[in-house]
Amino acid sequence: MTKTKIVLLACGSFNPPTHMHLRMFELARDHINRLGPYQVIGGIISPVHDGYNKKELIASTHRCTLVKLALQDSEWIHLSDWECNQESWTPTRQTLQYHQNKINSALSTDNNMDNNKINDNDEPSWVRNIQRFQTNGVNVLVKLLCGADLLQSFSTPGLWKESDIETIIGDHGLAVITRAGTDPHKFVYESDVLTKFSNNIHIITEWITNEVSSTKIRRSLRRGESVKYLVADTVIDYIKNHCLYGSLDK
Ligand SMILES: Nc1ncnc2c1ncn2[C@@H]1O[C@H](COP(=O)(O)OP(=O)(O)OP(=O)(O)O)[C@@H](O)[C@H]1O
Ligand SMILES: NC(=O)c1ccc[n+]([C@@H]2O[C@H](COP(=O)(O)O)[C@@H](O)[C@H]2O)c1
Ligand SMILES: [Zn+2]
Repeated sequence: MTKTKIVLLACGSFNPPTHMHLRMFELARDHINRLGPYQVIGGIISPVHDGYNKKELIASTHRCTLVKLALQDSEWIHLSDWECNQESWTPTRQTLQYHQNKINSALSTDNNMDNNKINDNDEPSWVRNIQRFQTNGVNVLVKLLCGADLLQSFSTPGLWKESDIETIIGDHGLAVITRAGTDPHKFVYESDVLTKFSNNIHIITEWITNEVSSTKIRRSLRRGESVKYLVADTVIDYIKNHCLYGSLDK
C-alpha cells in the first residue's frame, strides 16, 4: 500500500522555542505513523512575522536563529523563515498552501531530472529534507501541527475566517497536542465546523505532560532564574549573549 506522505508544519511565535515545541513533532509523528496509511516525512517550524505584534515578541531574526539552534539535534524538523521574510503577517491558510505547493513543485522537478542532481540545488533545508524521499509523483500533504490552545483560538471572534478554518482542516488537516486547561474533544464537539471536518483532526494526548510555555520561560529569564532542561542549552547561551527577554549575561 502506498502511504500518504505527510509534512507537519507548526506556526506560532517561538518566543523563545522550548523543548515542548519540539516534543509536539515527535508525539504527532508517532501517532500519525501508527494510524497506518500515512508516513510523516518532515517537520517545519514557521515563526510568525514581526508584524503579528504580539506582546513581548522579539525580532524574527533572533527567533529564527533560536529555532535553528534548537533544531540542531533534529534530523527531520527544519526552520522555514518564509513567513518572517514576507512584507507583513501571513494568514496560516496561506502559509500551509505556500509550503505544500513549494514542496510538490520541487518534487515534480526532481521527478523530471537525473537522480544525481537531486539535492544539488539551492532549495531551503525544509525542502531538501523532503527531496530525500521517493514520492513517485504522489503529492505530499502539509498538515498544521498545534497545541490545543491554538485550536481553541478558532472560536475567538474575528481572529480566524470561517473559510480559512474550512480550508485548513478540510484540505490540510490538523494534528492537535493536548495542553493543560483545554479539552480539544469537547471543543470539537461544540463546534459545527470542526465536527464537520473531524475526520481530518488528529487529537494526540500528551501523557507525559509538560506545561512549559514561552511565557513562563520569559518570566524566569526576566527574574534571573534558571531555564536549563526546559530549553536547549544553545538557545540559553544565545539569549544570554544577546541579553534577550531582560536576561543578564552571567
Ligand atoms: N506545553 C505545550 N503543550 C502543547 N502545545 C504547546 C505547548 N507549548 C507550545 N505549544 C504549541 O506550540 C505552538 C507554538 O506556540 P507558541 O509559540 O505560542 O508557544 P507558547 O509556549 O504557547 O508561547 P506563549 O506562552 O508566548 O504563548 C502552538 O500551537 C502551541 O499551542
Ligand atoms: N487567521 C489566521 O490565519 C490566524 C489568526 C490568529 C493566529 N494565527 C497564527 O497562529 C499562530 C499563533 O501563535 P501564538 O500562539 O504564538 O499567538 C501564529 O502563527 C499566527 O500567525 C493565524
Ligand atoms: Zn502560545
